[in-house]
Amino acid sequence: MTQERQGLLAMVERAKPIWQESYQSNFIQEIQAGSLDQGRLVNYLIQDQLFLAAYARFAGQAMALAPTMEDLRFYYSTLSYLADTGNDSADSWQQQFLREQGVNLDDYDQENLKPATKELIAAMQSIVAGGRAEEMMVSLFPCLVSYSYIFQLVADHADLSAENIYADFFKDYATKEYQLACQRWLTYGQQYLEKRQAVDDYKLENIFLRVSRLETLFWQSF
Ligand SMILES: Cc1ncc(C[n+]2csc(CCO)c2C)c(N)n1
Repeated sequence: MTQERQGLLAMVERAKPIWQESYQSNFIQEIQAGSLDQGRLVNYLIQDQLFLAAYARFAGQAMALAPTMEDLRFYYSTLSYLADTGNDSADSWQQQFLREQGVNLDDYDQENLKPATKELIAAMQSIVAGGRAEEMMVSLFPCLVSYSYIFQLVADHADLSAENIYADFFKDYATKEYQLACQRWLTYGQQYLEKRQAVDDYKLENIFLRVSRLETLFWQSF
């Protein structure tokens, strides 16, 4: 008899149709085709950087409340994609590109959030503010893993030989390395929930799916 998946991995399976919708958004499809207007990329990148700043604060709050060293290490490891340590300025390609476009991220704050970004951040804020360790943990996963799922699909479909500048930009999220990081995070999260016997918690799955839907609305807003 095949055993049905449980816990975090089951949540991933149930969220895939939602992530698929993100992949089908005009914005992602235009990245894939290489036809995206640069102005829209700039708008997206500004919102994404504001989101990532919020993500860093969520992870920071989760770390402040983390019961074990291992949990601390987990949250810390999810932050490594905020900056690109592979280049001298330690800026990610996103920050570098924005600077080249004359955008100074210091000029932007919460007031510049678009409604979809605001809702996504607000939902995560309220989960983190609830202070329940499992809920915090689960709420971060759709952000981390959906990017791998979506950009893997983009990489599978994009014509890389045609010098697609966007495919080149986003390839970070389609690397084997990022895929493996996601797998490690998922294994950790899966065991984390099992230890707390929270595997069948309906509430956790609802959080996972809600954040996934808000991410889809985020993609659809560009
Ligand atoms: C709206 C939005 N959702 C998800 C991600 C992906 N993501 C969120 S946190 C993180 C790791 C940071 O080290 C990554 C890759 C994003 N960039 N923007």
